[in-house]
Amino acid sequence: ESSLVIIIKIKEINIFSCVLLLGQIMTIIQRAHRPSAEAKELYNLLSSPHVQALLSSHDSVAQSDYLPVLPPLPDELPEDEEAMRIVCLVKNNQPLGATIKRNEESGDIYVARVIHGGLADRSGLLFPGDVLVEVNGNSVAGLEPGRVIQILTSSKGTVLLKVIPNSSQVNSRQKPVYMRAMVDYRPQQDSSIPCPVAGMSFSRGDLLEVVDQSDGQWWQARKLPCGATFAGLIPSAKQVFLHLSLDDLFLVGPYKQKCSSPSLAGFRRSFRLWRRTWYKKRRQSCTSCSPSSNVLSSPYEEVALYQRLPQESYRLIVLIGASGVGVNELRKRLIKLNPSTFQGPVPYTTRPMKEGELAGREYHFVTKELFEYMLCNNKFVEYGEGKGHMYGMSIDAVDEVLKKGQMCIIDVEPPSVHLLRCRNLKPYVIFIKAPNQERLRQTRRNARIITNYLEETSQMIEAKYKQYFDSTVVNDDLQDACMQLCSIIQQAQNEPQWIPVSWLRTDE
Ligand SMILES: Nc1ncnc2c1ncn2[C@@H]1O[C@H](COP(=O)(O)OP(=O)(O)OP(=O)(O)O)[C@@H](O)[C@H]1O
Repeated sequence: ESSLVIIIKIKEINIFSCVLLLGQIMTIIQRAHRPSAEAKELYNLLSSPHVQALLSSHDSVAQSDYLPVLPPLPDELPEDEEAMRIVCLVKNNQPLGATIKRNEESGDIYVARVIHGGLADRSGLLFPGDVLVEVNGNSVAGLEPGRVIQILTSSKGTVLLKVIPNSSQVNSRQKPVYMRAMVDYRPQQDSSIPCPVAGMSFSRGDLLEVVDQSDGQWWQARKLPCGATFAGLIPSAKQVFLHLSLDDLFLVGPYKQKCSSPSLAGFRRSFRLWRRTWYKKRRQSCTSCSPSSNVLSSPYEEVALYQRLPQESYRLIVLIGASGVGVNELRKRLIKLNPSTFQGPVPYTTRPMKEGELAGREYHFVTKELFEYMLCNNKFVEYGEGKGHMYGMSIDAVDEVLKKGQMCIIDVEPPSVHLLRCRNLKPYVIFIKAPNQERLRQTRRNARIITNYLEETSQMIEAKYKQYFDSTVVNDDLQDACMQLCSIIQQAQNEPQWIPVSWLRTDE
């Protein structure tokens, strides 16, 4: 309290240096014959480093001259000036942060949009719909919008605008909406964008904070984690669909599924790994088939932060990676590390039970008819055929693990991710990425795998599916990758994460 009083007094007398004054007060107290308890307390307060730092900051701010000095307002203001607003913006090499347009009927040039966090927005003086009358004292009547933009961009230092304020102007601050980009966007390649320099590029998987959706065609957004102070223009969902070709609508990427018919499927090596005896023979060309939806339903997916409640079941952990990168190895290691917490679902098979096996432990042994019935009812996330027998992983088996209060960890082919993305499972997808070729050669010496195409395939999968990845782990050193995975999984289950809002709704 005492220091507060002193600061107030200092402000009142407007002394040049607070630090000097402070020193003097402290000397007075020091020299006092018998300083009172209050004076001693004041001395302690004033000598604290925080108060000293505060006053020294005050001094350095107070003693500085700040630039630029705004020019005076024009002397001769017209009589109807109350209907006008004079806006003086100091550009300092920044863009103005507003776009203009011409009203085709009246010929007026008006502010079409003000970029969130940009110069015009921060001034609080320019609003969408304001009609531009003069720029730097020159009338814009009859000028082409392009010419006005030229004048505005070539103005250095300050820009003086005279505008007729938009009378119907409402405070258009909107609550931000968070979205995950499901497409890539490059404004430089988009001829439809009204102002390419105001455009913001983004890649699939990027998290966007959409701050303004008032324009049906062009939204304003920032990329998160937020680095930019001002927003950029991105196409609205409607605008993306207007300009996408049919090929773009289907996520046709470099990583293609190799099976032509879903009814005659191959299988993941992982299925064989569960039956270790088959492990020796590798079929690099075989992938599993699952009915997958590659159609782009929306270029953006609305997301929200989700924190799992202790009483809720764990999120499904999904590992994805190129065949041979070590997805199954990592999954097995996690389960071995802590089998009471981590578990995999028990797969289904039509093959007969072998000696030493237990129904429901190694496999759920079912008849061919039952397997086909389950297949027809979309019970399998993935299924495959090997040596005349069918193998499949069902959603029910995943659910079983989750209901037991354990963390279910599965590894699937990338296209199968679509089938798992639902409210009940809330999958957390971890991409297991291949290290570079050199490291692959060094680390996989004892692994019986061909590493030639692993890095390339890994990059292809990443390029096509990265919008679904919540995290990435590079499987370089196995031990390190395993530890990283453990800590990511802990975070996924216990810390807030962005998930599609549709997973939070209870009505679906
Ligand atoms: N970081 C690593 N260092 C050394 N060897 C590894 C590493 N990761 C995996 N391996 C080995 O590479 C081989 C292939 O791994 P794994 O079987 O897990 O592949 P995968 O990604 O599951 O492929 P698929 O899905 O086709 O089964 C195994 O022998 C495994 O022990």
